[in-house]
Amino acid sequence: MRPGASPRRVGARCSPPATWGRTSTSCASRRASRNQGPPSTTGSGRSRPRSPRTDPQSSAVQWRSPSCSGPERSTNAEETPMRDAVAPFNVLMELDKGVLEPTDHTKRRHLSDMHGMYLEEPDEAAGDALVYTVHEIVVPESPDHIQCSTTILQPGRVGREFFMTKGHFHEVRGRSEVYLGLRGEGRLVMATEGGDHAVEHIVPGSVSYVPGGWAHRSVNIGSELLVFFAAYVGDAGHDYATIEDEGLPVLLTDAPDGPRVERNPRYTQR
Ligand SMILES: O=P(O)(O)OC[C@H]1O[C@H](O)[C@H](O)[C@@H](O)[C@@H]1O
Repeated sequence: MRPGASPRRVGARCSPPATWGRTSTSCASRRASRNQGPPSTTGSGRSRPRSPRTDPQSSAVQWRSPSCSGPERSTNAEETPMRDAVAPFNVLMELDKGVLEPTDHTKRRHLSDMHGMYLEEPDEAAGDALVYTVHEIVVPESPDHIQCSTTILQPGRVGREFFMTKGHFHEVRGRSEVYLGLRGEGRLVMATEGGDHAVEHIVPGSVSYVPGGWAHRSVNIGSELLVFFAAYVGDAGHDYATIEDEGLPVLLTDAPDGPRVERNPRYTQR
């Protein structure tokens, strides 16, 4: 347990604005797991494999500090507040900006953090431009909880490729994730370790389901910010190394006739 924290402490840090009226009670029911994901616009044609289940043996809540692996810049990396997720709380989101109030943790990735992820290296003239920002609501890394975040992806390109997130598998491969598009136009590139891939659209109102076992990377194909909300099982974790080593099977490139899904010539399947 976090020093000084009490799992029974009641009271969220954030009070809703008066215009929200009474705070809602908890959801009455939880949706049963779906048998199939949304249709893919692109894919290998092979059927999607069942997700490997590598659930940890214990579901005990781990009240530990969040760890964000990989290079990052954080506004408050030294001391990240952890919400008392035993008590209900509200966070207010600016839908078109993805800003959370309050925000527990913010990470920013610049071009220098994306080294080796693009086919070409960025122009020196681009400097160390900001590529994306992630605002996180920090709760315990446990399957009893749901991690939520907003991502704000800048428009831009490196060579023919659009600005994108690093992308990752979940460390616990069976853990799934949901995306809700809020602003802009993007693509969600997903792939399994077996080499299957799928590309879904991210637009305001799109809900994308990332099943367990599928790596995911978002790509801003537009000329304005791409903003989306994501939620995933609390203990999922981020495995960046697999994509750093192998890449993803496809790339999103800016072609004369529009965004194009291309085979990644550097992709190396295990
Ligand atoms: O973690 P990245 O691959 O850099 O992607 C940026 C973010 O995208 C989504 O919001 C995920 O839910 C986050 O977990 C992730 O941090």
